[in-house]
Amino acid sequence: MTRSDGGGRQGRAKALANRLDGRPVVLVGMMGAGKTTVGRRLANRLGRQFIDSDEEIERAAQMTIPEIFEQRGESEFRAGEMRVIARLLKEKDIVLATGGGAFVNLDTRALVKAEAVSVWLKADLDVLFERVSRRSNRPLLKTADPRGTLEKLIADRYPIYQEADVTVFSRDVPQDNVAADVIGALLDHLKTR
Ligand SMILES: Nc1ncnc2c1ncn2[C@@H]1O[C@H](COP(=O)(O)OP(=O)(O)OP(=O)(O)O)[C@@H](O)[C@H]1O
Ligand SMILES: O=C(O)C1=C[C@@H](O)[C@@H](O)[C@H](O)C1
Ligand SMILES: [Mg+2]
Repeated sequence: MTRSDGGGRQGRAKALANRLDGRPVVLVGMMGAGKTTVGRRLANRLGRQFIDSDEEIERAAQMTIPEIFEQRGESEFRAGEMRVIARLLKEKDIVLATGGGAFVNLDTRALVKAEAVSVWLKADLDVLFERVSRRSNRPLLKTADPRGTLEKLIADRYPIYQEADVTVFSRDVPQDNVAADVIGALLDHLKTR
């Protein structure tokens, strides 16, 4: 990276941090889209705290997400997820990565829209499937045909994720580049408001 690239990126991050004025940035999208990994880099650039709602839920429940699904069921998980996100959105200056289903829940979505600026990290089926196949910690994909299940979730959820304030493609390029794209998209969005 050249010196001027670095200066430009830093300048954009600073401009965005000012423009956001404390408002949380919330990343939404499918499992494997890169919300956690890109979110950490984004927070770093903006000088903000990074929080992952899945990790907060596990901490609050003292259980892993697969255990919560197994022992309490998905609807209880969703209710807990909304409570945790409502609590986290009271914080200023955060980047919050949400679980893949959080924004799909009507109440959680309304909360995010009211309190934060939202970013949909979008990726196609092949990219997502390759990424989620690296780990087996996604209870919703424990089916006979995980690829088919992912495809169905994409069909159901993409029209909803589209309601986020901005959409950024989470391609197989370095995660820092995706974070830079998020900064660019948010600056454009906030300029036109
Ligand atoms: N731009 C990228 N290029 C290559 N690999 C990536 C990229 N972004 C994310 N990944 C990889 O994809 C996997 C999933 O990423 P990550 O855990 O950030 O997704 P997530 O959206 O937080 O998923 P979940 O909703 O399940 O928490 C990780 O192994 C991560 O390193
Ligand atoms: O897409 C989903 O519904 C989920 C994604 C994960 O982040 C976890 O929140 C959980 O496994 C459910
Ligand atoms: Mg994650």
